[in-house]
Amino acid sequence: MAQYTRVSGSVGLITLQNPPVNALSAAVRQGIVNTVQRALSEPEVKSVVICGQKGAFCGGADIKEFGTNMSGPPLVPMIHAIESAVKPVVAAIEGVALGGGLELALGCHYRIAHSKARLGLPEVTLGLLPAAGGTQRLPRLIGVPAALDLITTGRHVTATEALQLGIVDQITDHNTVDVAVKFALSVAGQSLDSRRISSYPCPRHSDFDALFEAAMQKVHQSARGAIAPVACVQAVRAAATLPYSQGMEREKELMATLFTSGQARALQYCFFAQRAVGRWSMSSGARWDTSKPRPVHKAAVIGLGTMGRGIAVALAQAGLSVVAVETQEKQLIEAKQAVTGMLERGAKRRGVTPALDKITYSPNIQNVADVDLIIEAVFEDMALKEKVFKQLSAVCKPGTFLCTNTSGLDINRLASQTCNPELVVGMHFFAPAHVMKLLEVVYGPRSSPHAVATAMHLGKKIGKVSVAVGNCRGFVGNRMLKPYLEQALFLLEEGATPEQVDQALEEFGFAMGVFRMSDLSGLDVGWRVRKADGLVTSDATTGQQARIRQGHRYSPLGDLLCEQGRFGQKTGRGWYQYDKPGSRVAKPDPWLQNFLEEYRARHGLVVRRIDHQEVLERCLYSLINEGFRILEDGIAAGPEDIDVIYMFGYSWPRHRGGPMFYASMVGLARVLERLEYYHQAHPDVPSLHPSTLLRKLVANGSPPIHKWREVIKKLHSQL
Ligand SMILES: CCCCCCCC/C=C\C/C=C/C(=O)SCCNC(=O)CCNC(=O)[C@H](O)C(C)(C)COP(=O)(O)OP(=O)(O)OC[C@H]1O[C@@H](n2cnc3c(N)ncnc32)[C@H](O)[C@@H]1OP(=O)(O)O
Repeated sequence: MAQYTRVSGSVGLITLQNPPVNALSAAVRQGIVNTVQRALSEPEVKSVVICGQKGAFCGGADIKEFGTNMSGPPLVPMIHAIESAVKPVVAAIEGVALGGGLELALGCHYRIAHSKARLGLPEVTLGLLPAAGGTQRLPRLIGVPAALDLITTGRHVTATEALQLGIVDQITDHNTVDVAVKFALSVAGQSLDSRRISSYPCPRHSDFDALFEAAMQKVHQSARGAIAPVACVQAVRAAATLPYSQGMEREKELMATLFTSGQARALQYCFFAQRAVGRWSMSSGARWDTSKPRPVHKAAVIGLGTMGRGIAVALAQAGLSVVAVETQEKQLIEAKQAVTGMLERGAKRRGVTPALDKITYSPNIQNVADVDLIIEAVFEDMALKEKVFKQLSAVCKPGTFLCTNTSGLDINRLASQTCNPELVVGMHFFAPAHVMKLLEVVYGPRSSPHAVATAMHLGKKIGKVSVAVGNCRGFVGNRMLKPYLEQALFLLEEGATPEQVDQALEEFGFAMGVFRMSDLSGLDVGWRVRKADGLVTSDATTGQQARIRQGHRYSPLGDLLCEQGRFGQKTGRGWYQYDKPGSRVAKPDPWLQNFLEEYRARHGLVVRRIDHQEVLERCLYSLINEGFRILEDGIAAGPEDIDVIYMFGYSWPRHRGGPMFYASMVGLARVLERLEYYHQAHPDVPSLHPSTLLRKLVANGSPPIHKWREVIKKLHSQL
């Protein structure tokens, strides 16, 4: 809806009304059309101001309407009518002007923004382009290079940057609508010939060909197969090379291909999934809306290795007081230096003062007695963590939440070391902890809803996308990673090379294939875990037995590399070779080729040709299959939780929508059929055995992903 009022005698004030962000739903568009017509037809009205209700100008087209039969007036003619108006129209921008919201503002003759407003054309992040004239007006207004940057990245700019770029005419710290009304009065009756952006020529550039070629190269490099950024460049090129009306035709054409694409569906699913994970629930039924977080003003971090340092930085940057504890004096000094540097660099990037005074450093665990929440981040070793938890439980004040940063250890076992197991949760940060957006908040059987609510709230405060998950080996992310890694190794045994497997995964859209990623994170990490699990044997047996553990197929390839001291990038050798330890450029290693050949010969393995389809299906479907098991076990409440974890923590390509969404796009019946096929070929690999939930969903006609929870609920009630 849009409300119409007359203010200051001669200004027609149009207020968009669609909380919380005044998205341009059919009703809002109809409201704008009606009220603009009214303002233009009333002789007393000399100028018009458009604003949004409750401090938000407009968050753009209503994303919920996409994929429905969109009724109501279309945006392009609506904005055209505003631009063609003979009375000046001023956009009063508070809060946000994003996507269609900014396009609406670009159709106005003047734009006045509050100093705290944010503006942008983020359609590309939804798999679309700004198809309400944004790709044609913005380059005409601010020039091609700046428009390309905003449109292809979707980044939001501050009001100050918008003023510098020339997107807005004025910024104010006062009431934006009052300022805009006053301004509208001052320009009433003036010629609008120079204010219609569509009539501007696109600013020339010395070499458009080179400029667009470079832009195209850049998006191809960073898009990892996403098509929208490419279409954005093509649309801006049309603005630079064609008359406005033809450019608009091109914009429409390009939008038509994007609008119905699977990528757009995936990215829009991501948008809502990211928000849905905030409405968490526990398997006990406790929920986000009935569980209150407790305030956390002061926190402590125990252990200042790589993870602890990152966590301390994240907390301090969010304004919390932090006690950083490291019992080894030398490490404490080193950590203080490192944390100071991280805070200083972060502050410089963000143009703020470094929060150095937020952290106090201590070698003494007793100094955490007055904090509200503690994050233990010592070495990933259960016995050590148990000892620390026992100590913490004795030291901290009543009601202090005890969190452990672990990538997979049993939360319940740690909780049992404390007097108040209900206050214990896991907080699985991803390295580097002050940069990576994902946080898995892990609840054990005894964790209270308040503890989960507090950790989730803290996660949000420090800028993380937090997902609440249940307690199991590896939680969600690492549990699903296990079959994925396992399949990659089996593929090597059967004849593939690390380069071939990585290429297939990188073409799919992963930032790094599985082997390059393992080299980066260090092969010794998994080796230690496998040793602790008794999987690494030292006897040099050959044949089948050497590749069987606990009755299932096992590949010792990773263990054998570690025995050679090949831990990945840090040692300069792993699945690839590197120029020197720490170097990042992975090169195929002839040594590894020979090693694989000898290994296969020793174990009587017959090499066969493996194509990209098999690589993808075996790696991804086994991971997805584990995702279904996780849903079945109630470890994740819904597919969105899994998808968000994979997109934010494991570089799953967003335009594929996360593993569970991807499965729904491939078709569950197809995933099931392929898993059955591979399981028949590899009966000793349990991760290829299709899960009950997958079978159930297929038996239920493969419902759309938003209906899976109903099937899961039914499954749980039958157990
Ligand atoms: C064949 C061709 C057919 C052509 C058809 C053409 C139609 C399109 C024509 C032109 C192109 C224009 C496209 C667009 O405008 S796409 C939308 C672009 N806008 C955005 O991407 C902004 C998205 N929103 C945000 O980034 C943020 O929400 C925010 C910065 C505005 C506010 O952030 P925050 O305060 O953190 O709040 P939340 O993110 O939690 O959001 C609150 C609530 O609002 C919902 N919401 C937000 N934006 C929209 C929107 N644009 N449409 C619908 N709903 C929106 C959000 O989902 C939250 O609700 P919840 O999910 O229920 O929690």
